[in-house]
Amino acid sequence: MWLSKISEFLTNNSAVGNLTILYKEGIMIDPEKAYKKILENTSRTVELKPCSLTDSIGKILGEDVFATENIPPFDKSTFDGFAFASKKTKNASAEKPITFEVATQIPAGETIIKNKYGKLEGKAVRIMTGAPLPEGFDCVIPFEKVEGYNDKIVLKIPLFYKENVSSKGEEIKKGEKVLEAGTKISPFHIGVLSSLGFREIKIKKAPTIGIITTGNELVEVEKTLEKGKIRNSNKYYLLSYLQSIGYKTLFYGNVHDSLDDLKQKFHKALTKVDFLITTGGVSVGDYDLVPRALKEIGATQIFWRVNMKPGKFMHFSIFNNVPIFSLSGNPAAMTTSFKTMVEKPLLKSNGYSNIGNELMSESVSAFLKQSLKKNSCSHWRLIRARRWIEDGKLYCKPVEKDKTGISSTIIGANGIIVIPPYSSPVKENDLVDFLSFNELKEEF
Ligand SMILES: Nc1nc2c(c(=O)[nH]1)N[C@H]1C(S)=C(S)[C@@H](COP(=O)(O)OP(=O)(O)OC[C@H]3O[C@@H](n4cnc5c(N)ncnc54)[C@H](O)[C@@H]3O)O[C@H]1N2
Ligand code: MOO
Repeated sequence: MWLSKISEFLTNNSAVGNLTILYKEGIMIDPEKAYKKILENTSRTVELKPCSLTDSIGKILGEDVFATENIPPFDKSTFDGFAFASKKTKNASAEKPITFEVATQIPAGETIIKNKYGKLEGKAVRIMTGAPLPEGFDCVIPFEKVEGYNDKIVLKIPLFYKENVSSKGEEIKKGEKVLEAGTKISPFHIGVLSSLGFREIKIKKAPTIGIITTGNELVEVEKTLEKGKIRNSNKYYLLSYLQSIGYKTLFYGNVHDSLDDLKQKFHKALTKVDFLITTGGVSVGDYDLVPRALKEIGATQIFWRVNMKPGKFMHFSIFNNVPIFSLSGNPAAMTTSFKTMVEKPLLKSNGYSNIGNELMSESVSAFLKQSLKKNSCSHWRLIRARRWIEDGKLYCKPVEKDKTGISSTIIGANGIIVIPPYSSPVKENDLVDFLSFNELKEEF
């Protein structure tokens, strides 16, 4: 009974009524559900390809890596000093120091050849940091802890087995799993892989992403800006970002607002790419033809319209297994949708394992530096914002001019504050969820 009353109220109230209709038709979707649907429809098997170690920075490791060698490959000294057999030192003390004859010197890089140094038993050996311990020797004392430096030294303390020695395989054992497939390769990983002697590794082959922008009003940067026209900034944002993460991009041009031209371009692009991203023409204007063109070529719509702002007008569809992200033309909405809905699924579908399964998996909690202007509303609010650490606490605040139509202020942002629908007013010092732009990229 009360449900039908609510339904009656919603249908009679035009603003809320529209929203209900969108939900009823199953086309307006919550961001978290939209994100899940994207993940469900973008998982794929990624081909592997060889890559030289030096070119592998930022790439995704294709297979688990196992150590082919021990690190260190031999027992080595961790100090410049003198090596001994520990059992020969056990009676040394300040009262009863032991004098040792110094047999020889071993620099780092020296190979141990049996008997090369003559008979060493009962003697001390001068040894450098990183040099291998001769057979029968198992401990080292730094120079500064003994008296006498040349042929004879005086030891006043006992040394224990493996004191100041890094044992063979102590860091990494031969056969041990060192890195997991799906790891994004950082300089630290390259350092470890090089110490194991890998010159080449298998990486996930980067996907090819097609980009199509739409709109009669758009001009490229090299053209003069005539009255009524604006620059095609979405193209440059998307191309540069995708190239920066090593993805292959194919720009299919800016398509004017014509159904036939759009269908033709979609057909062309969809045979060549792993993913397609379009911008513009996805809302309800007379020239917003993208969803219709996609429907007419036979793409399956997964959703259209997400209950968030900016970025409400996002359409997601599939054609012959190629996922198609159709984002709003409005640059602020486009970047917000891209950052929340597209970036992580793209990386995840390319095998990057360090990404959660939820829209908010990578979010952090931050204290709001100033109360938010707007109060509660029925959609998710995604507010471009800056976060920083002050007195050991994470704070955030919206950028100036964060209106949907204003995009350039995103330069001052390093993430997005996410406010769920129907939240109570958010005040200064309240904790809010913050999605960082750089969380995924800057791991090194
Ligand atoms: N009747 C309604 N109209 C609009 C609504 C609505 O709810 N009802 N929502 C508004 C909101 S919010 C948005 S966002 C936009 C979304 O529109 P589209 O995604 O269809 O995008 P366009 O109409 O093509 O363009 C919007 C805006 O962005 C500029 N643009 C487009 N492409 C680019 C590009 N590649 N580079 C830079 N700028 C671009 C374009 O010139 C427009 O100014 O709909 C509202 N309308
Ligand atoms: O819905 Mo629009 O996508 O806010 O910017």
